[in-house]
Amino acid sequence: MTELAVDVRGLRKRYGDLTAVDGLDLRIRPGEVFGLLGPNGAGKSTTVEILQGHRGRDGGTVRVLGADPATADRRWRSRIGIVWQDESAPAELTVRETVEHFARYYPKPRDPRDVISLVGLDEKADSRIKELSGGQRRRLDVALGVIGSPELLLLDEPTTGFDPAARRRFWEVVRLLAREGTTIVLTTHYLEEAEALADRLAVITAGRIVAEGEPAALRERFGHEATVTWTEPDGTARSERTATPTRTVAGLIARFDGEIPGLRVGRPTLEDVYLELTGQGADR
Ligand SMILES: Nc1ncnc2c1ncn2[C@@H]1O[C@H](COP(=O)(O)OP(=O)(O)OP(=O)(O)O)[C@@H](O)[C@H]1O
Repeated sequence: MTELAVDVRGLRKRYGDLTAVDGLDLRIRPGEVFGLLGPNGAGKSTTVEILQGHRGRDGGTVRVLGADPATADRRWRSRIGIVWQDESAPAELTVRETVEHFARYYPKPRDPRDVISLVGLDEKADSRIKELSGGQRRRLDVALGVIGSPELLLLDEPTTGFDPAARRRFWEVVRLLAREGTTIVLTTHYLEEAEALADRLAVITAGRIVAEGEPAALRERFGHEATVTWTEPDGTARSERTATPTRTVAGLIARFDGEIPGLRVGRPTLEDVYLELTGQGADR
């Protein structure tokens, strides 16, 4: 059996009295794109930082590419791609200089020109970093995350601050890397992003996984009920949540003479499922 790219069991992390990660299990296969979804403060960044080896843990076992990130060496580090959220790149250097500079840290870097193109920064290659917009800056961060041809790419909210076109473009980058066999773990607040990219995803709240699976399977498993809405003859809008919408509609047909005003039958979106799982759903 191939070794898992990420194998986390019973992970725990506390900050003082606050339990940020509360017994988390994650098994991610090589080549998978795995999404971690959850509301603010769920423990996503903490988990990713532990996988990167940048944060300690209070309990559990963690194996990333076969090593414990807490004690892994430099060689292990060169196999992991990280997209930093801070402003660590030197502001006076140009995009090209920065990418070339980072390429030298890795044994098997990609061609800096290809990487600059990949993230759509060709036109800004000779601009200084301090002259970039927020979204362009973020694309440079992504470029620095992939320059070393990582086997595993860890992305914490990679598209925050991207305009819609840049987000689509970034999705293409992720898909391309995935096709090349890179394992990718990404956290995101965007359901559509998780659905567009992830082979599997885990929904996490309060440091625990509340659901895990393929996006379509999650929708199927947790969102099997449909919502039937219609308008009563007196003008009142009605809505019923049911696992048997056909029966509900049949009942309405029997009750109404002719067309049922305002009839609509809807299946929950992944967003509905997510909001419900994370306790943010509106009562319906
Ligand atoms: N360095 C820290 N010291 C103390 N508490 C922290 C620290 N980092 C995170 N926390 C707390 O741990 C919890 C989990 O935070 P974390 O950043 O992992 O969540 P997240 O799911 O990434 O949230 P977001 O979506 O807002 O980025 C939060 O309640 C947060 O306030």
